[in-house]
Amino acid sequence: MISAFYNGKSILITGATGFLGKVMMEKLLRTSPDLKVIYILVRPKAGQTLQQRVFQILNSKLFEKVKEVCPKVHEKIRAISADLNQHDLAISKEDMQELLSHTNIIFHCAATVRFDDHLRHAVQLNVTATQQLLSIASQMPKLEAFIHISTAFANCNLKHIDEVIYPCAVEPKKIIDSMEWLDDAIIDEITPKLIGDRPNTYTYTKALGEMVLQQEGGNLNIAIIRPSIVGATWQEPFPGWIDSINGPTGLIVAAGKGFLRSIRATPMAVADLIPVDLVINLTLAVGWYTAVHRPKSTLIYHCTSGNLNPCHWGKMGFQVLATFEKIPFEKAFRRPNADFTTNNITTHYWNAVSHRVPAIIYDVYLRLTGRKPRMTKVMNRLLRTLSMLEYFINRSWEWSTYNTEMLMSELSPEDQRVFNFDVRQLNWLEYIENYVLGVKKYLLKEDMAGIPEARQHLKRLRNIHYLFNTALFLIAWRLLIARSQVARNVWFFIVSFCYKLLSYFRASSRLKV
Ligand SMILES: CCCCCCCCCCCCCCCCCCCCCC(=O)SCCNC(=O)CCNC(=O)[C@H](O)C(C)(C)COP(=O)(O)OP(=O)(O)OC[C@H]1O[C@@H](n2cnc3c(N)ncnc32)[C@H](O)[C@@H]1OP(=O)(O)O
Ligand SMILES: NC(=O)C1=CN([C@@H]2O[C@H](COP(=O)(O)OP(=O)(O)OC[C@H]3O[C@@H](n4cnc5c(N)ncnc54)[C@H](OP(=O)(O)O)[C@@H]3O)[C@@H](O)[C@H]2O)C=CC1
Repeated sequence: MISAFYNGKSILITGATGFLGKVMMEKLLRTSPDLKVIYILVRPKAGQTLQQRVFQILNSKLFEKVKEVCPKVHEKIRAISADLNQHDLAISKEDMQELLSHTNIIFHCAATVRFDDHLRHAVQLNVTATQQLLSIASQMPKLEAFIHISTAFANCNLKHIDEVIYPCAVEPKKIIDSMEWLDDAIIDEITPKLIGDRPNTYTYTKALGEMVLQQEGGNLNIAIIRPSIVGATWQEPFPGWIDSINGPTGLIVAAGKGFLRSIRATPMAVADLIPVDLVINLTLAVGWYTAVHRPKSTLIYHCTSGNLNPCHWGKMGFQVLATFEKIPFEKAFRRPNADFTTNNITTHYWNAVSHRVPAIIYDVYLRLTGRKPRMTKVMNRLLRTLSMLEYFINRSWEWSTYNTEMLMSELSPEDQRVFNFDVRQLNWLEYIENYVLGVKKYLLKEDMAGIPEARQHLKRLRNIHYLFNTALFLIAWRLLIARSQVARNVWFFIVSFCYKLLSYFRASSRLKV
């Protein structure tokens, strides 16, 4: 039913070149190959034209299955040049006309997901662009539904979060206006006051974006999806696909490569991870439901795992490390051996001992061998990233999922199978193993044939580690003996004790003979 609904439709996706957007395009084309067209708003980037960007995406591994059911996949995608930072999204008049007269469904995924973005930029993308898209949508006579991707953390200042829009203290319109005339220095000064008890500009501006939808949605048929931490694919088009370094993925890479050795986290806090294919299945089901059933008010759908099938950071971390044993990453800096710390003192200690000192030693080695030092820079970046993610791994939230469960019960058995978003069926250990494998294959692009060499490399690192520790111990001990009478006495006591023990065993073995 859902697949049939999208056939013949013209669908507009923003953020189609992003992590969620690509999985959405893939699923739409695979399950509804007779859809009319997918318009995607794309900006030229990294020296590539729009066409080159789209070509690269459609020819990636993710789209291999699609081509079996929809060989003319290139013809189904119509890339439209746009920049969500610009007025009217910088869409040309002709393109705008085409969008206005044909679009049936909008999926608004584009956003800045950086936690450290300047408030002006985050407001522009996550609030003003949403406002502009709404205004464009309101001029589309054939529009059936406007689906907005928000985040479950938009209200992370609360502990229990319902499927409702929570107001922010300052109206989004006032924030948008003020960003136009305030200079950067003043914005920097007021940012902490505006974001209040939220941890960053991202969560704050996503909450403002929701308010804009509520206030300026007019008669549009709107729904909001709030996913939690989106991870690699669970099942479709194949397990473990990921190409984004955001969220836990960056830390999995850092741990697997041996950079990350300790992380401040609460092992019993809920790791509210959700596979990207499950998020997309829910989003497409919501698109269908919103267009066909036209609910009276804007429905919000939490796409989270914590209340139906919870997994904790401790369990997740353990399984990640266990997978590294089986499937090591190539060219690791140190053996993967990360651990959780739970308070400030131990965190500072392990950051110094396990992160900063090895980086300095390695940089000295690089200098001595005539190369450019770089490890301290890498470590500083990692520590900064950790400090930004820590907020999310030391707390648990409760999200109610009434609307999501209601929608599940509305689907036919066939739709429940094809657009499965029932997180209760997910086996975490299996999922995490596939996730780590996917990071190695699809993100790091490492060949599985390199695993024996990676194992050898880890063995060498272990031997270097033992050698280094023994040398360090002997040097420290030698220095201590030279300076302290007590240490000297202890040392002589141990040596004479060992000597006596040895003589005793020798004598008793001679007696037996
Ligand atoms: C027992 C112990 C076991 C241990 C095992 C360990 C695992 C188990 C524990 C796991 C705990 C997990 C906790 C997760 C909590 C997530 C909560 C999310 C909640 C909200 C979710 C949402 O609602 S929303 C989406 C989330 N939003 C983000 O999660 C953005 C965050 N992040 C940033 O805000 C910026 O990242 C930040 C940080 C400013 C740095 O910023 P930064 O500037 O220092 O670094 P960048 O990120 O820009 O990039 C750095 C370099 O990676 C390159 N790179 C980029 N993509 C690439 C690609 N695809 N392939 C190759 N390389 C790629 C890039 O090209 C750069 O390289 P280069 O410099 O050489 O060009
Ligand atoms: N990933 C996650 O863990 C979670 C994500 N979400 C939400 O899901 C949505 C998608 O996130 P995700 O796919 O991970 O993010 P990505 O960063 O992977 O993708 C962001 C997309 O937005 C586009 N974009 C950014 N700036 C502009 C611009 N100025 N003009 C045009 N397009 C632009 C990007 O285009 P380009 O390729 O040109 O940069 C890209 O296609 C977001 O709304 C996010 O808030 C919610 C919860 C968790």
